[in-house]
Amino acid sequence: MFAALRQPLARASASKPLARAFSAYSPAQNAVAPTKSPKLEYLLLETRGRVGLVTLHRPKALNALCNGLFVELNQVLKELDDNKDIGAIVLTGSERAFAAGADIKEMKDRNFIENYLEDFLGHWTQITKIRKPIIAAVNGFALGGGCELAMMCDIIYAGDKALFGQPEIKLGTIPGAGGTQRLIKAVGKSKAMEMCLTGSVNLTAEEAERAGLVSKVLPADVVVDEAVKTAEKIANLSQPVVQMVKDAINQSFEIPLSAGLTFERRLFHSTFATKDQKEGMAAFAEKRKANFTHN
Ligand SMILES: CCCCCCC/C=C/C(=O)SCCNC(=O)CCNC(=O)[C@H](O)C(C)(C)COP(=O)(O)OP(=O)(O)OC[C@H]1O[C@@H](n2cnc3c(N)ncnc32)[C@H](O)[C@@H]1OP(=O)(O)O
Repeated sequence: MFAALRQPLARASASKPLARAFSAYSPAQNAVAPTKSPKLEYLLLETRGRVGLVTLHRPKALNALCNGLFVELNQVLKELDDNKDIGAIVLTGSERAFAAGADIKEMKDRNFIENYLEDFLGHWTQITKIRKPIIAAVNGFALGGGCELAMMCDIIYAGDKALFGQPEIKLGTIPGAGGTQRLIKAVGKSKAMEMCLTGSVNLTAEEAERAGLVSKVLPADVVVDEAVKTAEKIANLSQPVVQMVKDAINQSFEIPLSAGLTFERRLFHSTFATKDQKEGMAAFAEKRKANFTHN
């Protein structure tokens, strides 16, 4: 049982071929159709201009986040993050489910010692180390780890039928990937407590938008395209400056205000060392569109 759980991790981490397979769908190519790589079991990978579009694809299990899926996700996101032709990423699921949570069947027989010694699901946090902006385009269920995965992204767009919830308590466990930490920052203490303590209070897309968890609600069939449009806009701004913004905003969750303001000011100063700042401000003065070169 546990050998089976560990197997996909061992396969992927030992496998350079997996990385090479992703390169076959090089984001350098424009508008590559959604592709199921023979090496990708749980994801579809597509590029649109400077945007990498990653689709969770485990339809029979409502994109339940099994170990193999997360290993692939980490690998693909790292490849996109390292690719100079990509400036932003969109992560989505299916119309029925962004993700229905961690894979309950896979984890149900695990024990504490194994979890602790192996740092079970510790690799889920790697997505928070991706430097490029990630937009989650959420349709359908975003439950448990699915809601937490969306919250690890930088922006969330929701389809009008999306549903956000943290039902872990009904399984006899607690949210373990940010549900008790990130959710409260997005929706406040009372709503976060209600969601996590009952496990059955879910937020509709509109409620999530009102609460601040989601930045935009859109018809389900356009949410991915709209997320890609926003991602493309971001991807064509100055890459180093975009990453500084992401870095500065994320620091606000980690450090006191005074330190955050100093960090922000230093980054602001440093933008003046970039060609893109010169170009951006010159373009404004000359009443023309800026042409950023990511330098
Ligand atoms: C540092 C990192 C730490 C990480 C810690 C992470 C902690 C996270 C924990 C969790 O996420 S626990 C899981 C939380 N999610 C749930 O409890 C939701 C479970 N699913 C459901 O309640 C329902 O499936 C649904 C979403 C309400 C949909 O119901 P519906 O009746 O429409 O479909 P089903 O027939 O139930 O599902 C279809 C198919 O999908 C399988 N499935 C659904 N969710 C999961 C899941 N989370 N894990 C595994 N499998 C799932 C379901 O079993 C069905 O499959 P079959 O039985 O037909 O083969």
